[in-house]
Amino acid sequence: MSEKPHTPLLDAIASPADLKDLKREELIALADELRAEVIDAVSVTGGHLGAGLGVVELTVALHHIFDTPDDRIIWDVGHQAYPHKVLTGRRDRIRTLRQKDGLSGFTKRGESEYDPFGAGHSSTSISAGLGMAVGSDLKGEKRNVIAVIGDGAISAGMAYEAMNNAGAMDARLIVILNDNDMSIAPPTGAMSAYLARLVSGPAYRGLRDAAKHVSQILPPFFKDKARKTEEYARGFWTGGTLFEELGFYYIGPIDGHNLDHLLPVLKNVRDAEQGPVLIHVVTQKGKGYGPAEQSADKYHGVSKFNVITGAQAKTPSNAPSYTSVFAETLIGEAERDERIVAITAAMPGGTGLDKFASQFPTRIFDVGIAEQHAVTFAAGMATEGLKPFCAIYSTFLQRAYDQVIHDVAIQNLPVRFPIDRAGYVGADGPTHAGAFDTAFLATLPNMVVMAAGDEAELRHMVATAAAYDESPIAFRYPRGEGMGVEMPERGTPLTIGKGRILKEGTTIALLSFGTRLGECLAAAETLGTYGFSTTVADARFAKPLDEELLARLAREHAVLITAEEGAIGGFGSHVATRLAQLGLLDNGLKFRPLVMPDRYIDHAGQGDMYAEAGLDRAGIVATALTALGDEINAADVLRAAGRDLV
Ligand SMILES: Cc1ncc(C[n+]2csc(CCOP(=O)(O)OP(=O)(O)O)c2C)c(N)n1
Ligand SMILES: CC(=O)[C@@H](O)[C@H](O)COP(=O)(O)O
Ligand SMILES: [Mg+2]
Repeated sequence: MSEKPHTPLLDAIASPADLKDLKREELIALADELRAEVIDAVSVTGGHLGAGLGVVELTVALHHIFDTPDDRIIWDVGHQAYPHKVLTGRRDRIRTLRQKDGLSGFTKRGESEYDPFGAGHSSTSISAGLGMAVGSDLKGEKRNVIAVIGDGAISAGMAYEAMNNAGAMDARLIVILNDNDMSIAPPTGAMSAYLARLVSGPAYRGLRDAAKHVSQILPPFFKDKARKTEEYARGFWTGGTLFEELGFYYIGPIDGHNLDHLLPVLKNVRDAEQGPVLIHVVTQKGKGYGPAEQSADKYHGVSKFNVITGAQAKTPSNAPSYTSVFAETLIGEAERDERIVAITAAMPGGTGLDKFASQFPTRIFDVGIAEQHAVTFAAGMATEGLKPFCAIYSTFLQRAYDQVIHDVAIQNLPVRFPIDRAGYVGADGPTHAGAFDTAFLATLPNMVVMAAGDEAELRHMVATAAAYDESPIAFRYPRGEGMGVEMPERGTPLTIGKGRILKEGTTIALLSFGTRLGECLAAAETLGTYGFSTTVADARFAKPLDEELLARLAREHAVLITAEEGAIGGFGSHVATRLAQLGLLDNGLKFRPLVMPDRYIDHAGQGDMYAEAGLDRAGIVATALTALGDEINAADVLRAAGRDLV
């Protein structure tokens, strides 16, 4: 354990108002203390480390110069907002970050008036900021709106849609482009290369040494359009042409760790009367903490760690992660089939495709944070006879729904969708929960939708997707490790639309879609102790449904319970509809679909979230007992799990 950092200045900050009168030297010292506090807090909680460390000085400068919460600061993604949380009255809870009932790991409106916009997904800040700026304007309220967006997040189309709009409206909006030359992994794309060119230009180096010059030059620079044009024509500001063409005043690049540079620029921008401004700030991800500086990708998101050594806590694992099973299996399939290619939207590590990239560097495509493009790009590849695996987390695939429908499904193109992080993900909370993909995919004609019951099943599903060329096909699997089942050497393609029975019984049928399978098996055991014989089946497919299996389960049992890691509208809803259509509900079957509840469950451990949703062993047992009229035992089961019967 490290010693708690010594933070006399920070101790005196209850809110940003307390920063206003601090002198330059004090602000510099405060930034050091703030950095130490963030490192210490994250070492205890785990979470996003590198991004926050990179914006410590920027955070201090923003809260010193601007009048928050009346002025609005919007942190894109929100994963870099821990220093902001410390300065905005949440320091006393900072060691609860991402823990059950603790602070969110992102900005969240309900948490603080200093969080004017919630986030978790990237590239929303400029749009939201523009909306706020226009809203304030219409109300006749004068305030500054500042959107802080990273070089990774600015690769997404949404950011350009917003700039395009803001530039044309000449809206009063300040965009701070926080350029640390990193996404989670190294950034890709022409925009990233453009930013690198701006940063490496000679004027950046000149500007670093001439902060005073900045403060002298800014007011006339803004007031005098003729001068602006002249400076621009001479390339005084090193370029930024792209942003200028979009209607922004471009300022920079400036050193985002140097308060002597940040403070005068921010002050001048605050005091100037002008349309949209983009301040290009250069920072280092992980700044001030050696291990994070050296390994920005590994310290983007961390588990608890030892501050002295940087060593991250590892939980002993009994089984491979679903992500690694997906990646290894895909590599095996790709060795045998050269038409297989893989696509990631800036998540090579998270999806496991970094391993695929090492093996097949010419067959992997990291398109940046651009899920919409990723899907249509994959569709284009499919038209050429390739077998694209477009691997996007469930939550981020939400961004690309029209592309899935319009570009893939309607044209019946065989794009493969490996969908990681299906179900609750734990500490990242509701913005990252994979709740809706089954519902939004299984409703689409042409789409095949599978969910892996365990890691061996995932292997078979990768093989199925590789072999299946008739239509788009998706397979979902959760965050975390598998169940420790025996793994087949290689996957065997499954029969499309066929489930399997794992345990035969007579009274209750549990039909699982996805990795609730383990809980169903455990629940069957408990139900046995109450004298109920239980069948456990793995549906494998939400679409097409295994109607034969459905009919059998419905006819031969008194109770049928479906369980899935998804919201209403998904597997259970399809089963209900089909049962009704086939008349299988007409003979007294007690059908109980277990789905995620109709609310967003706050961040907590994955297991806690499933328990809260009633999607665990106790929840399944209680549902079955209640259906059979045994509410007393149902209540007992839930009470033993610390919950009430609902
Ligand atoms: C729509 C969406 N896709 C992917 C992600 C996953 N993600 C979170 S942070 C991040 C990298 C962001 O890079 P950047 O904006 O440069 O911020 P930095 O972490 O470098 O400060 C990615 C890809 C996300 N949050 N939202
Ligand atoms: C902020 C963000 O969106 C990512 O960093 C995300 O937290 C990664 O999640 P995993 O850890 O599940 O890859
Ligand atoms: Mg970045």
